[in-house]
Amino acid sequence: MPNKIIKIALLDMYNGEPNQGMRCIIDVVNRFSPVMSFEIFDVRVKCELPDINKFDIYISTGGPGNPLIGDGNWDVKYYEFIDSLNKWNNENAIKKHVLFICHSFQMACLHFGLATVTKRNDTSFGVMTIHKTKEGLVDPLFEGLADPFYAIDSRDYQVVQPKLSIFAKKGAKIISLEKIRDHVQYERAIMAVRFTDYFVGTQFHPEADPISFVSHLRNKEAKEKIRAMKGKRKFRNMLEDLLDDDKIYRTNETLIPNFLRIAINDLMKTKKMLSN
Ligand SMILES: NC(=O)CC[C@H](N)C(=O)O
Repeated sequence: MPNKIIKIALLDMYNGEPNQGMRCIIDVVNRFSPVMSFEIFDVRVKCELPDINKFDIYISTGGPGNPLIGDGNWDVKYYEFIDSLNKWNNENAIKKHVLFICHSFQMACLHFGLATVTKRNDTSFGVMTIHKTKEGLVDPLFEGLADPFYAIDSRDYQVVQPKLSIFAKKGAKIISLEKIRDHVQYERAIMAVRFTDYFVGTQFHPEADPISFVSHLRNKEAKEKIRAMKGKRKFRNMLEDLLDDDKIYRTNETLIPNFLRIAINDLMKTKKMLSN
């Protein structure tokens, strides 16, 4: 691997299952390729995790299944790894920046004891509106995104019942929530959390782009399933949302790039300070 300045580890949580996430994440990361390089680690199939000394930035992906259940091997190592990154940040000037997506986000919320994860009544899949909280309005991760903004959601589980005293104790913040559904009594799930200045996570998929979403729908079964779930009109509206510049395209072009830019700026600053 050429010796680029900043190294990213992609923690692949897809358990070997076909997915659009990895390709989308690689696509976004490649936009920064003059200054960074990446390597992929297969966490769930091969129990692979990176050497913490070799990587500056970590993106932990979505994945299938119940986030409460691992195999007692990869999940234990994964949680130990998260702890070692957190410990590193408490002890070192040059920080490790982590973005947790979907399945990883749910696992991180559980691990830090911030909330409960439960199974939803139905699958959430498609273009969703995401609402910033007061803290979210000023979080740099969302800079350049409207309120509400739009994102692709794809999940059966939800992060709910935040333990606000633990949030306060850890200095963590809920930065976005699900939309209010007037006709149903459900609690609004947590859609993004700032765990620390360097760890942040989203329940939705900020890496998703319209092309990969549409290509997923080329699978007839997937298409029929979601059409049946939403009804014809909502399905068509969703296809229209996908073409709108201000919706999924905007989130794809904004959120992970914000995360990477914030991380790169911080790393450049601290690395330079230490070399002076
Ligand atoms: N796309 C995902 O990462 C899904 C996360 C989790 N497996 C769920 O169903 O809620």
